[in-house]
Amino acid sequence: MHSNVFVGVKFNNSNEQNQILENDNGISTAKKNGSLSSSSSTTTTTTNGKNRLPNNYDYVLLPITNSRYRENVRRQFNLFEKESKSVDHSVLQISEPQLQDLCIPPFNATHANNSNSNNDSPAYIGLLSSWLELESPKVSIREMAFQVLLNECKYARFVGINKLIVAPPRDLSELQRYSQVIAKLLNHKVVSGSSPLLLSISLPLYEDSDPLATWELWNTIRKLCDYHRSLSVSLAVPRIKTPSHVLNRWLCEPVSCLLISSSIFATNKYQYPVLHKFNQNLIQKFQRLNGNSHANMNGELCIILHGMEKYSGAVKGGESAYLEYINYLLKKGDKLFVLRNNDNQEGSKRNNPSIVYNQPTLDLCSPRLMPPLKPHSESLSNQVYSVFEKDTVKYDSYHAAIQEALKDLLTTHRFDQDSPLIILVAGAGRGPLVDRTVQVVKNFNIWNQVQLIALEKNAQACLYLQKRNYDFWDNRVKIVKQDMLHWEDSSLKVDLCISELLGSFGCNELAPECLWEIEKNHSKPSTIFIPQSYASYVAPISSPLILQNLSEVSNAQESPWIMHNVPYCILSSRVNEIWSFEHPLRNSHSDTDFFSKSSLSEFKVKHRGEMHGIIGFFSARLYNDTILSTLPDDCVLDTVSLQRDEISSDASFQRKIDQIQITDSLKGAHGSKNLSDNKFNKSFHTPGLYSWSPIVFPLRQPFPIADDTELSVFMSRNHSLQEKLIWYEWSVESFVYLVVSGASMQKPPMNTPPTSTRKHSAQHHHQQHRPSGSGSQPNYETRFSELDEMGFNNTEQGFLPHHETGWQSVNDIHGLSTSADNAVGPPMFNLDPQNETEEDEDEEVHVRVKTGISALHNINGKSFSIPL
Ligand SMILES: C[S@@+](CC[C@H](N)C(=O)[O-])C[C@H]1O[C@@H](n2cnc3c(N)ncnc32)[C@H](O)[C@@H]1O
Repeated sequence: MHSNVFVGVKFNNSNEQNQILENDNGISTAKKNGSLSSSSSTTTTTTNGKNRLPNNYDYVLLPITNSRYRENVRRQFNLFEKESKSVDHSVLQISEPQLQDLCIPPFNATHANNSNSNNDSPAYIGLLSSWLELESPKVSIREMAFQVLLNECKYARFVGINKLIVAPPRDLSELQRYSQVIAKLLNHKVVSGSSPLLLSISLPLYEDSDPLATWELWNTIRKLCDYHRSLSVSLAVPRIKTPSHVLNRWLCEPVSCLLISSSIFATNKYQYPVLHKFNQNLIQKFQRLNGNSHANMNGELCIILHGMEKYSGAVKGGESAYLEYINYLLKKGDKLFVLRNNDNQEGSKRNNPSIVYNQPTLDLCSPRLMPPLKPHSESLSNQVYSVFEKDTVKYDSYHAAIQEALKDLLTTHRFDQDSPLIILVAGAGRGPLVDRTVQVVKNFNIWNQVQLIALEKNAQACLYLQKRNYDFWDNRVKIVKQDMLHWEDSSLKVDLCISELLGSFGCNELAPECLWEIEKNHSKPSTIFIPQSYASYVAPISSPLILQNLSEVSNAQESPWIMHNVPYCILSSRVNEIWSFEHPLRNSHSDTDFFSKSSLSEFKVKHRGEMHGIIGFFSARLYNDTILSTLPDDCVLDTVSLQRDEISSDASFQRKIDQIQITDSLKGAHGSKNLSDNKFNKSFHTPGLYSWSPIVFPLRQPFPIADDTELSVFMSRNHSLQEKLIWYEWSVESFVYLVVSGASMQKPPMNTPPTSTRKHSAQHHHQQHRPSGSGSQPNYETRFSELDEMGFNNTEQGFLPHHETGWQSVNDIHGLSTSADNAVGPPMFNLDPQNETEEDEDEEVHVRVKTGISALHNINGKSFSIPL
């Protein structure tokens, strides 16, 4: 099995100027990654002196036009400049390249795209002219640049080349002009017509002077180009190690090529060229994603080698040793995927990472965004049941939990008096949990003393239950075809209630509401619920592909989505738990409104970026130590109990935590994890569990984040009894800390009322106010003119001698005055900055400045809600 990664070479033809290259179709060499031909030649020279293309690569990178075209264009432009001095409104018209102006021949168009071709000769990636000044302040120079690029794109389209590399901007202070030309090109029908071309801007992956500088450059350009689908990036892999936060950032961007110079290779003890371990890992990580290009681009990634001719004498094996080495790495990566995918029962890894909006299908491999399932109000299809039933990890965990719970129940249950033991599978689907329960019960040898009920509202799924009852369960399972919200038989009290009503966010398939009905009508104090509890977690993420895809569908950014295999990057240092539900609900919730929740969760973001949504995970404690978790491996967790501790001491993020106490909702371990002393500070994903992909709550607008930002993420779960609906709402705020002197705190920023948790200085004005003077009432005009003369903006003159701050004024408006004659009692909210500690004027203070706020999304559930 191969990943969708190809190997290319930048063809170095010193005589390119006036030559068209020959593509040698006669030499037949199998070559797609991992299968290098025995022929190691990269280029050959024919008897007539023309260079042939290297034939053991998948792609050859070649300029579309040569220096002859450049000279032609220069001549045409000079002529235009001369003419335009004498003729009004002369029009610049750059002619299309002639045969001698081209580096890529027009005669073998069918081989130009390799991804779908079985042809053995390499396909092309085009290099657009790099001598152009896209950012020139002169309109005519930019127009010339645009026309040259357009002509090259037209030619590329004609010969079937669909990937074109664009030179980066020369002047970083002129990104708007550069991006304007690129955007114009992207939106021209030559590029964006049917089967669009992919333009890929080449940039360094990382520079140690400012690790995220090139990402920021890319982010600016693609933002100016409005996240165009046909824009991607080609990254030059650095010689030095890339910090993980930089690599993670790029891994969720549309990277179409990795440019690997021979200069980043070292030689091993046999003198063969090899890459450092960190660059091997880097390639492997990109290989796992197969390139994050867009649906229409097949999502392939091309590794382009270049500059080998410079070192070929210094390494063993010459130029072809580089290719052999890359093929070896890719083969190794392919093997890893096969192992991992077999582990996950995913079959082949994605070959086509397109993002679509389908309901879940059998295809577990390709990346997609799907609306969350609503199994409570919509019937799941047979296909969906059959996909989920293959998740043996999930059912093994349930099996373990049922076994433990039954063991405990059997120590207290007396069959003679209390008999029989009543077990309910609530939401039984086609019966996999009933199967596991029957197995455990039989193992305990209590099959005859148990009453097993399978409750399911989906009539079609009930057909399966009936058949299985007959075939496997001795017709002993009572099948109840009913919605558990309206299950009438209230005389029946169950000992064990087993359910799997969990969504990707835990509570989003209405487990709390459904299980509450069982608890209310069919439970007793000793009833055990599996799962016992489940918690929801969130983190801010960057995922340009989500933004790009959802922005094309109206209102899509107001709804949560299930993101399957879509690359994303968590921007914060932690993942926060925001709420949890425990069953029975009555024991664990003091509130009578069990179901509505809201949370303001704070995150520290160290490195600048762009946020596109809030990712959601869940963990469920099935029974005691048996846990299911969809959290990613190795994230630092901030649990609700910790956040509570933090708020009671200091809400800032400066604290250091050596070890995080696991909360009740997560106590215990699963699988191979050994969590000694009930303490851990890292999240883990239940190995092999694949039924759930993360949920994302997208943001309508991309949310820029500066270095060292604090993010405040608001999430709420809303349960409306009147409308019988449940929905989520979410929003984000960002803050940075500025260090300012006490003196400059005299005028705190408008949007930043000082908060009691932050160190700040509240300075007050103690100026003498001048009395009005004459004593007689001036007319209105005079009054206004006097105010102007007094320099209203510069000094605080002309006011009455009573001093009042803005916050006091607000207090006054709302009757929140604290004075003795206040008839309404003490203020409910402390809006008075004077209560804050005063600081010396010159002392440096930290001011928390709000830098961004998003809209509140999905207000009143108008875009997405779950019917009860
Ligand atoms: C996620 S599926 C799990 C099914 C099965 N337990 C399994 O593991 O394959 C949830 C099941 O609960 C059922 N369900 C959801 N809400 C229900 C309700 N209020 N009453 C009865 N069944 C319900 C759905 O029809 C669906 O079959």
